[in-house]
Amino acid sequence: MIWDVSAQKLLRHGRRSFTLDITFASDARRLVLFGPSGAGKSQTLQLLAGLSLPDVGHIRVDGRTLFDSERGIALPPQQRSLAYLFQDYALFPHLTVLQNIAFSLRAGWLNPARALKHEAVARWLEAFELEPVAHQYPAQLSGGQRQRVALARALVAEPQALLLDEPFAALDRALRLRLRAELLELQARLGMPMLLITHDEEDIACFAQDVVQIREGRIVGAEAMRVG
Ligand SMILES: Nc1ncnc2c1ncn2[C@@H]1O[C@H](COP(=O)(O)OP(=O)(O)OP(=O)(O)O)[C@@H](O)[C@H]1O
Repeated sequence: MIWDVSAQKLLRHGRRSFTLDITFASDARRLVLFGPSGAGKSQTLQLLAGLSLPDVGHIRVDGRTLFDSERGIALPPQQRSLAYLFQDYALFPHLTVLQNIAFSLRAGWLNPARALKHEAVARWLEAFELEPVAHQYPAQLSGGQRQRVALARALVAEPQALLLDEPFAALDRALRLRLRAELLELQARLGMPMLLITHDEEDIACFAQDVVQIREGRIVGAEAMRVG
């Protein structure tokens, strides 16, 4: 099973609370978690990424246990081998395109594998046609280029899977169509499992092999267990 998630978490903020209680399993390499605003999609992605931990449950991706409350396993984010593409891409404004992409590799920047890592950055610059803008800053890029930089930065560390938070929401329609097609092509090329969260039904039509629907912190509908 590629995605095997069963997790409960009580979120509290002052007097407000929100219960996340999600269980789904899917063998789809292109899985969409679909639901309205406030349903708990981002919170679910954060649990997968390890940015927050469930109270109880388990999270397995492609056979690897990332979290299991019964077995006392809770891998930190950097050991999960998952890349997280944030909705606003979260590029560093003071770093160039090249530096943004290389940032994921910074821990080993000065070690003997340096040449190899330069090679990986160069490969992704080329793959996403970013060489002409390698020395520009995010503010000087188009929306599509920004998304490609964010994808390159996510992929350069060779993650096991990619988590995408509403990657097309901020784009105009023409760009959205183009980047959806690019993402499909990328997924086909890499074969990497991808989980995309969205409230846009068009993302389902264009991208999903399988859909998990979420409402008010819970998974609804039989689709949750369908294998794509
Ligand atoms: N610390 C917290 N305490 C209480 N409630 C919280 C906390 N964090 C988030 N929530 C609530 O959890 C719910 C789910 O939030 P989440 O961001 O996951 O929704 P979403 O489906 O991603 O929505 P959107 O598409 O608008 O980003 C929201 O109602 C939010 O207010």
